Parts: sequence; C-alpha cells; structure tokens
Amino acid sequence: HNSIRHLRGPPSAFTLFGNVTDTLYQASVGDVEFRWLKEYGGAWRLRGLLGANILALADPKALQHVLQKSGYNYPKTRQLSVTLFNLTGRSILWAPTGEIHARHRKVMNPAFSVPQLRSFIPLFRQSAKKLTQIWKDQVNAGHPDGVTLPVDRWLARATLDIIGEAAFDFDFGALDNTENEVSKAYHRMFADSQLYPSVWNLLFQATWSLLPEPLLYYIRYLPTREYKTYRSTLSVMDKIAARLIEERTREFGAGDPDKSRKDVMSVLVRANMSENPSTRLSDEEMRSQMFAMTLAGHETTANTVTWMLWELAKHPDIQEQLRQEIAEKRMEVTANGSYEFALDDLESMPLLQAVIKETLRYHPISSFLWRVAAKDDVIPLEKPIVTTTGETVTEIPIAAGQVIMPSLCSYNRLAHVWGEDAHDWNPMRFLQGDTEKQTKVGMLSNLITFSAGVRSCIGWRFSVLEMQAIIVELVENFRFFLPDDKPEIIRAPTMTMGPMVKGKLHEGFQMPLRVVPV
Ligand code: HEM
Repeated sequence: HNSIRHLRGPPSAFTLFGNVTDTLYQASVGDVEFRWLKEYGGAWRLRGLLGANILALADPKALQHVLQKSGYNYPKTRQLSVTLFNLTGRSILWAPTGEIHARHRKVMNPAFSVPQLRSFIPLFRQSAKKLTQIWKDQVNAGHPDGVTLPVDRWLARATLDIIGEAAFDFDFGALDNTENEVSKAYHRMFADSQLYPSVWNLLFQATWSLLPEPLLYYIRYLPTREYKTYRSTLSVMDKIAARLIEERTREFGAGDPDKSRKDVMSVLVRANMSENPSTRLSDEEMRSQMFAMTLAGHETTANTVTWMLWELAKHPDIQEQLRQEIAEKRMEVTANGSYEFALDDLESMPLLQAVIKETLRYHPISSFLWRVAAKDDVIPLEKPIVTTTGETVTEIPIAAGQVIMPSLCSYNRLAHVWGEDAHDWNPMRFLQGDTEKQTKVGMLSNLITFSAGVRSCIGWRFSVLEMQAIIVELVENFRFFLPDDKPEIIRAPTMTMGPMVKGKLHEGFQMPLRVVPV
C-alpha cells in the first residue's frame, strides 16, 4: 500500500526509468525542480526506477518534520549509505542506523565546538592570504587589467589545505603544488564520476535495495571506472590517515598528548580514548572519518565561495558595498591596534553575513537528499496541496519504506518564505527580512542548505567561518568580473552542485572569472 499515489507529479514515459532521471539528467539544477514546485506546490510525486513512487518535499513543515523533528525515523536510503560507504568507508556520512550514527556523532561533536572553531580563524586567514599572494603574483606578471583565473580550482586547493591543517594538522600542500595528488583525486571523485550516470548504473543501484546487505560492501571492488576512481582516492588518503592516527594515539597513550595540537583528529582521538571501549570507534572508523571530512569539508565550501564570487561579479554594486564594509572594519581594527580580523569583527559585518546567507540559499550545493521512512507516519504541510482527485490536503500519510527526496534547492526558493523575488539573488533580503515568522528549520536563518536535525551538517559553522575569512581577504584585495567572452555557466547536477561551462562539460567544474587587484 503506497498512499502517495494520489499526489500530483510529472508524468513519466517509461515505467522502467521513471522520471527521477529528469532530475539527474537536467542541464542545470533547478530546471525541473522549480517548474514542479510552481506546478504542484511543496510536495509532489516522482516515479523512481523500476516503478517506485518517490515523495519530493519542499514544504517547510514537511522538511522540519522529516529532517529535524523525527530523529532517526527517516534514515538515509540504503543506496545513499552504500554510495557514501564507497566514497568514505565506515564513516559518519555512511552510518546506516541511528545507533551507529549516534556513536560516531558523539565522538565527533567536541571537535566542532565554537571555541574549537574560533581557534581555526588564524589558519583560515593564513590560507586566504596565501591564495591572495599567488593571485597577485600571477596578475603582476605583466597583466595590469587582471587575469582570467579558474577561481573554483584555486578555492578548492585553499580549502583542501585548510581542511588538512584544521582537521589533521597535516599540510596537503595543494596551494604550493597544483599537481597535488590528493587535490586531483578529490576533484575526480565529484566531477568525473557523478555527472549524468548511465541508466544502467542507475538501474544497478536500484537493485541494491533487493540485494543482501553484506554483499553491498563489496560493490566498491567492481572494476568500473567509477569505483576505480573511488578506490584510488581512498588509497591515497589511507596511508596518510593511518600514520596520523597512529601518531596521535601513541602521543595520547604515552600520557603525553601534544597539548598544542588543536586539530579535529587529535580532539577525536582524545574523545574516542575516553569513551567506553564498547562504544569507541574502531581504527577503521577513525580513518574513515578522515575521508569523510576531506570529502564533505572542502569542495563544498570552495563551490559555495565560487558561486558567491560569480554573483558578486554579476552584481558589481553589491560587490563595491561589501568592499566598503570591509574597508571600514579594517580601519576600526587598525585603530584598535590590531592587524587581523577576529571572529567578532567578521561576524559584525552585516552585508558580509547577508551575502553568505543569500549564496547558501540560492546555490545549495547539495540540491537534494535521500531519506526513507522507517515506519508509517503522517507528514504535515505548512501550505495545503491539491491531489490528482482535486482534493486539498494539509498532510500526507505515508507507509514505512516510502522513499523521500527532500528538495533543498526548491525549499530555498519558496516565495511564501523568501519573498516574491525568491528566484533573484538579492542579499538585501537578509538585511530587511523578518525571519521570525518563518517555520524554524535548518541550522542558520531557516536555510535548509546544511540540512537539519540529528544528521545535519556537522561542519556548518566551520564552513561559515571559513567562508567569512576567505571572502573578506579576497574582496579586500581583488575586484571580480565576468570574463569578456561571458561563458554560459550551468549548475551541474553532480553530488555537489558545481559550476560548469555549457558545451565544455568534459572539462569538469570550472568558473573562470577576471581577477583585478584593488
Ligand atoms: C557550504 C558548505 C557545506 C554544505 C552546503 C554542507 C552540506 C551538508 C549537508 C546537506 C549534509 C547532510 C547530507 C545528508 O544528510 O545526506 C551534510 C552533512 C555533513 N557535513 Fe557538510 N556541508 C558543508 C561543509 C562541511 C564542512 C566544512 C565539513 C567538515 C569540516 C562538513 C562535514 C559534514 C559531515 C561530517 C556530515 C555528515 C553529518 C552526519 O551525518 O551526522 N560539511 N553537509
């Protein structure tokens, strides 16, 4: 019995493939979602592969219910868990049950506390400055009008170095060496292996819910290009991870932990050693956290900053206002006898905050999630929807096993939440808007971009602080323009929604911008 049969949704020509492929094969993220959102409201039915019914959600109350209020009643689908296992091993991203996840999250939480994150600010600033210097050197080499740079690649290198230092006290050296193995390996993971998967691959994945679970953990050994990419990335990382964990554990065991070590892994090793042995994470699980943090923690932030610079290039007036705000804060800081922006300085720049929030809203790099109902339930709606029989409903009863696709990009465009101009990038909405009346959902200003609830992004604050530190440095030092040939940028529907140039998808993610020193 599947009670979402009566929900409206796009028709599908072939039962075998359904129309989930419409989402996965669209040219630019939002092409189909925003049309469906307009047509059906905050919830619609999609046909999955092999005739399955999938419930897509954008309604605030529905998302609050599924992601935030119901705890572990809506775990990740098996398919998603297995994919994350293939990418990261037995990490927090994989954790298939509430019990396993709670154990992982408890050990990891202390590493993401506010005081811990505050200590990373100098590191964020240092990497941003290094990037600035590299760009200045390139421009000064005889290009007074600036140069067109692949800003996304440079930002990914900077954020990889940051996650290395912050998470493991390890120098990946990605900014120093552009041929860096780890940096290239992670880039391949997203760009090559995730864009427009073949229908055969999708059908193969659809069978995972029918296969015995232990078998699924051997999928990563398949000889296809995709799994080879995953395996080679993990093996590059595995050697580094094993050494770092062994080092930390030895220091800790000798009763002589290096107190100066503030990296996430050291905090994790300490937290793990003080756990009851039965709830402790295994060596394999600890190594996997390192893969998870590297995967989840660098291209995500880099992509978001990339989209932000693109928007600033398209909105020169806002770019100039932001530069003005930073300049004023710079004078204030200098007058107080300091050389550097501290956390409070960064957080007291309203336009900076607004630009970051608006970019998170407009370009949510995880444009959708996958969940499955562990038991029968009734999902409430904030805005009623009309069913195929013309009935208006305010809740959706669902059966255990119902697959759900929270459409993060669609929620972030709801006109009744964000205003009639929800499809425009306009940071001013966060300076004028009154978010008090909105349904409380998500981690920051009711944005769903970091998901919500027990499985929300553990790194959301880390990422926001990192973005603040990077943006301030870049906008203080450079002006950003669209390149003269104005390439058409699309939001590629890969695992992290990255920018690609239309007609040049084979070149992977890219965002060329003209960078001119201030
Ligand atoms: C703009 C940047 C980022 C965005 C938009 C983002 C978004 C997300 C989203 C949507 C999820 C939920 C995925 C799901 O449930 O299927 C998630 C989970 C996660 N993120 Fe992030 N993330 C960002 C940056 C980071 C950073 C910097 C780190 C680490 C330092 C990080 C670490 C994680 C981890 C470990 C999880 C899994 C949490 C769990 O299952 O308990 N993320 N992120």
